[in-house]
Amino acid sequence: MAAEIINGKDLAQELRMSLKDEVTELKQKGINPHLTVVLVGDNPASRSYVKGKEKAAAEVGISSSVIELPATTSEEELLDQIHKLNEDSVVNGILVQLPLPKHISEQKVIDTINPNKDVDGFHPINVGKMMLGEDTFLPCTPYGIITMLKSRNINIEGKHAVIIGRSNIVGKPVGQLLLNENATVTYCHSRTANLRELTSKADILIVAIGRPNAITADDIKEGAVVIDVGINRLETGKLTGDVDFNSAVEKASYITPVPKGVGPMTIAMLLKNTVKAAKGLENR
Ligand SMILES: NC(=O)C1=CN([C@@H]2O[C@H](COP(=O)(O)OP(=O)(O)OC[C@H]3O[C@@H](n4cnc5c(N)ncnc54)[C@H](OP(=O)(O)O)[C@@H]3O)[C@@H](O)[C@H]2O)C=CC1
Ligand SMILES: Nc1nc(=O)c2c([nH]1)NC[C@@H]1CN(c3ccc(C(=O)N[C@@H](CCC(=O)O)C(=O)O)cc3)C=[N+]21
Repeated sequence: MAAEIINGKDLAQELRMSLKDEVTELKQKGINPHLTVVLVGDNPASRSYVKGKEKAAAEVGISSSVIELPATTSEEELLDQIHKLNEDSVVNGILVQLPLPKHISEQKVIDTINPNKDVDGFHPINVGKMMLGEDTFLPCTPYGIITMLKSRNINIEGKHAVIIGRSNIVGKPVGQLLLNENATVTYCHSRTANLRELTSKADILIVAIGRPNAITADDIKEGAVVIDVGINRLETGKLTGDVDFNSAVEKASYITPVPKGVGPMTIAMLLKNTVKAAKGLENR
């Protein structure tokens, strides 16, 4: 039987509607959530994501601004800009769009963001808190994935989750969040021997590689839950994931499509984190 498709676009829309109500209430208390996105250079993909983020923020009543800096911006100039945003009381959330130009250290930039405004959840303090299971900003893509699983009441506890990819923004944190939910977690990457042997044991398979159709029905177990994080722009201009959807959909129990899967959920969770950041001020 074909898998149930988890539509991230629809789920993200529902989340935005409930966030909108929450933002309306906050505004009545004089709290106006604001997100600032910093974009360095003119990568067309980055520009398109940033547009998506602005549109989604506007829809829920979150004001946003985009600071566009030329590709030639020095690391020092970027760090100065971040210090300014850290001190600006209007700004609740700061997102520095990645990747950054090669001459800028991404880690140095992330380390400079005030952890209380780090709506990406990338700051070492927030990564540490996530690891300890403490309340913090969860990284948006992993948080979106967990939310998708929970939306279908998919049981995580005791399940074998296999993650392909070990980046700091997707692979590592999604494994940690699944571990926090009592899954048994296996991480795979480019040096993994016998990848198929591992993926075919997965109850929950998370694919975050960045290569179109890298995973097919032959790699997955009958009835597996398959989450496709990949975003690949083909020469035709079409977007596609890392999973061969047409074959995998016949074997999986649940599957996420690309587009309309994890991507829109990432943005919804960013908005959720921005509201959380704004609410934090209430308690000070
Ligand atoms: N939907 C969304 O919201 C988001 C989507 N993405 C997309 O997800 C994908 C992954 O992103 P990101 O984590 O940043 O990517 P990275 O390029 O940082 O990481 C890719 C990972 O895949 C591993 N890998 C590469 N080739 C293979 C292979 N043949 N077999 C097994 N593992 C392999 C790499 O291993 P190694 O570490 O050994 O090099 C690495 O760990 C991209 O398509 C990206 O566009 C990213 C962020 C958000
Ligand atoms: N600091 C930082 N934080 C990020 O969260 C971050 C980042 N940098 N750099 C790049 C990646 C990638 N990413 C996506 C977000 C939304 C979609 C998305 O909404 N995709 C739509 C399609 C949009 C389209 O058609 O172009 C979909 O999958 O349906 C995709 C990818 C966030 N990232």
